[in-house]
Amino acid sequence: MTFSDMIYPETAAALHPAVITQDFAHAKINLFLHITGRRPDGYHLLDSLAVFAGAADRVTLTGPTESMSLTIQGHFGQGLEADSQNLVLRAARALQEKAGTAFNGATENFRLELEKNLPVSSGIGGGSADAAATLRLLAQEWDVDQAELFPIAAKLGADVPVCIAQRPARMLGIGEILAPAPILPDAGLLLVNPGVGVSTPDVFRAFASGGGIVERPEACLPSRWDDARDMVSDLKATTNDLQAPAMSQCPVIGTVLASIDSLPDCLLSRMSGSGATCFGIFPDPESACQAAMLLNTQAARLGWWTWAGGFHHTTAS
Ligand SMILES: C[C@@](CO)(OP(=O)(O)O)[C@H](O)COP(=O)(O)OP(=O)(O)OC[C@H]1O[C@@H](n2ccc(N)nc2=O)[C@H](O)[C@@H]1O
Ligand SMILES: Nc1ncnc2c1ncn2[C@@H]1O[C@H](COP(=O)(O)OP(=O)(O)O)[C@@H](O)[C@H]1O
Repeated sequence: MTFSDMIYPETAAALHPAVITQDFAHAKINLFLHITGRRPDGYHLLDSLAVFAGAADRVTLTGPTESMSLTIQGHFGQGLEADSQNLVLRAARALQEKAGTAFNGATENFRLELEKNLPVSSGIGGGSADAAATLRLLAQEWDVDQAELFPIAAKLGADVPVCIAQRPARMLGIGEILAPAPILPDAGLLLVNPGVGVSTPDVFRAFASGGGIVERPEACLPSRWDDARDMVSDLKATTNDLQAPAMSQCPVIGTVLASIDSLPDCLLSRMSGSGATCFGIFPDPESACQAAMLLNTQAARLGWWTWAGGFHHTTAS
């Protein structure tokens, strides 16, 4: 605050309006993930059912300020640099560039704050969700249509487009093609991460060198599931093709899956994305929370992160 700001606080407020908006960046869960091909650039083609959990990071926007800046708080904030490579700042700069030239010319800077509650490099797309939340917040400030965000999102990472709407979607291509997903039941979800970061490129490499693509019929899904058991019965005909390669790099994933499986009422345990976070599906959010309480002593002893609850959204719109 300057000397004149202290004497004329109303003028200071008018000169430095403090916009405060925030948005949640929800964890993406791949209920199944089939690898169906490979592009000439080496990226793998996927068929995956992506859904979102209640667990989330939070992005807050304040400003306008003199320069674009980022601060990070939260349990998983340590070890994550608030530098120009952070996906929050990369998203802000990418949209600022586009807004400045193509949309309406608005290019103010903002102070961005990230509350990092989701484990990093863990198969639940936390960084992608943060980037998408930043794009949504800035699009609101700069009057950019949500539809304009998708090409910018796709350049930031394969998982960013699905994180824009944070709703259930079938991910095709490398994640840039989003197709309708079934309406989800009010199922329970338990997330468990063993505290070991897994590198996405390494897991894709391990997949490619360990046998590669399996020919199989395309997964056929209904338009809705009314009950968690119906959903699980269809999911059991699918798999996560990255689970075995990730386990070969990080064997504790097998221990996590066995622990989830042994909990009362667990209907399915599986790994999300390229790992190492695993999820359990339960009949409802209450049974997932009760299961988490049974696991929490062991989890705390081993340094595992857990979260229990339900889906963020159950419908595509
Ligand atoms: C596997 C998935 C499934 O949802 O999730 P996560 O495990 O990351 O959560 C995603 O496809 C990950 O998306 P994302 O984490 O954004 O990956 P990117 O940064 O775009 O890519 C990192 C690297 O992974 C490999 N990669 C990624 C996506 C893909 N379809 N094929 C690939 O081969 C490439 O080597 C690429 O350089
Ligand atoms: N805001 C962010 N949150 C998490 N990771 C980030 C962020 N910005 C950059 N990264 C980098 O992106 C990579 C993937 O992070 P993340 O999205 O957490 O992985 P995953 O999709 O496997 O859960 C990591 O190498 C991490 O260092």
